[in-house]
Amino acid sequence: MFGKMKDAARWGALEQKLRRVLAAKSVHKGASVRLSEIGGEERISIVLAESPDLDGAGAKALEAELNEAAGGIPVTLVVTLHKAAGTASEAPAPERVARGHDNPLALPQQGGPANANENVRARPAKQRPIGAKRVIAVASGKGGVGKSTIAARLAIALANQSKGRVGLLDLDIYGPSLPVMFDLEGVNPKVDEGQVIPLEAAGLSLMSIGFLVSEEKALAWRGPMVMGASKQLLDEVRWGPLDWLIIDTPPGTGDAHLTLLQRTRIDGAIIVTTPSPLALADMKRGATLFRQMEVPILGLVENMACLPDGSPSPFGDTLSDEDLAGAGMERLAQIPLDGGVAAPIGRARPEAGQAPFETLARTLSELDRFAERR
Ligand SMILES: Nc1ncnc2c1ncn2[C@@H]1O[C@H](COP(=O)(O)OP(=O)(O)OP(=O)(O)O)[C@@H](O)[C@H]1O
Repeated sequence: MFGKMKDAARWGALEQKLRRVLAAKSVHKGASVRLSEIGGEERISIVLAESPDLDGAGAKALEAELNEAAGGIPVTLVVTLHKAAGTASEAPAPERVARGHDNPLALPQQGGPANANENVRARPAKQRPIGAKRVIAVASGKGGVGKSTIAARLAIALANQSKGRVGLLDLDIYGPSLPVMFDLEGVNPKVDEGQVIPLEAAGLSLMSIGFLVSEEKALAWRGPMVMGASKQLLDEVRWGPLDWLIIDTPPGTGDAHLTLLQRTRIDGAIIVTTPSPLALADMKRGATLFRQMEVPILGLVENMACLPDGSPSPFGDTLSDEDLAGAGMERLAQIPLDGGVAAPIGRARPEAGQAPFETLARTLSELDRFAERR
């Protein structure tokens, strides 16, 4: 709308309009109103200090009003317990989201609501989830390319190779896949003093929104709720010491991605594609947001890249070495289209289809940046 934020005058007018909406509710003091462009999409982030005039329902209504005023640019409202200071492009203050949105998973909080301030963990910006030594995000430019499968089987391969304790976090709020993949549907994790205890299966510690709320309930969530739930999954899971935390990111570049990238220190991202005429564009799209947020791209995994006997994939050609070099990307692995890979993992470690992931895990753990950290 503003043509890569060049039209300062028009943005200035819109910013004033949004500030007037805030002023009408007496919550404008110290508000940060920022326009950012992520993955080619403009969005507005408004950060407010907590105010007695704004409860959870009020914040939701205000966000709807701001969205209307913004004329098509999505607005996300975050209410902090501290003075408003965060912006969309900077790492946020150590806040929790709006009251009413700060605990969408309804975890019993230590000490109850009267002590809400005591629950705020003073987190400097961009930390790894507590206990995790290395954090790897698995991402793609489009959905359905096998991201969750690759994240899960890579995690299993790291555990198989005794590369230490491995956690797998499914951050797909709208379409969690871990419960089905690991045959854990309907199994609920324990909650202790406001922290969720991961489930254990296939030698991994597992956490997914799908273990905590029903899919229908999560589907009804809007921006602030998704951000609140993502924050809880990133901050309030008691992983214990982990050598590797593999994060399965949702498709697209939505609120869960923003939350992840703004507050989590990620050691590297693996981009997944499948052979297709658009694979190069997909790969670049997948990498853009991570690069913008200064997360190192570890490389590309081409899924369904060939048949199990090595013959060409029915989906098309894999990317050429020149394409990869042009995109400044390394190829980490090619995974065949294989019924063994598609088979459910269950609670035990699978053997069928697992071999290429063992190679991928070795490649990953031997990357200089990780080998150094033994
Ligand atoms: N190498 C493979 N060979 C055969 N089937 C595969 C392979 N990789 C993934 N699949 C199958 O493809 C489907 C999509 O995989 P998956 O759910 O992992 O994709 P995703 O990218 O995580 O999807 P979403 O975008 O919905 O999160 C699943 O049915 C999975 O079993």
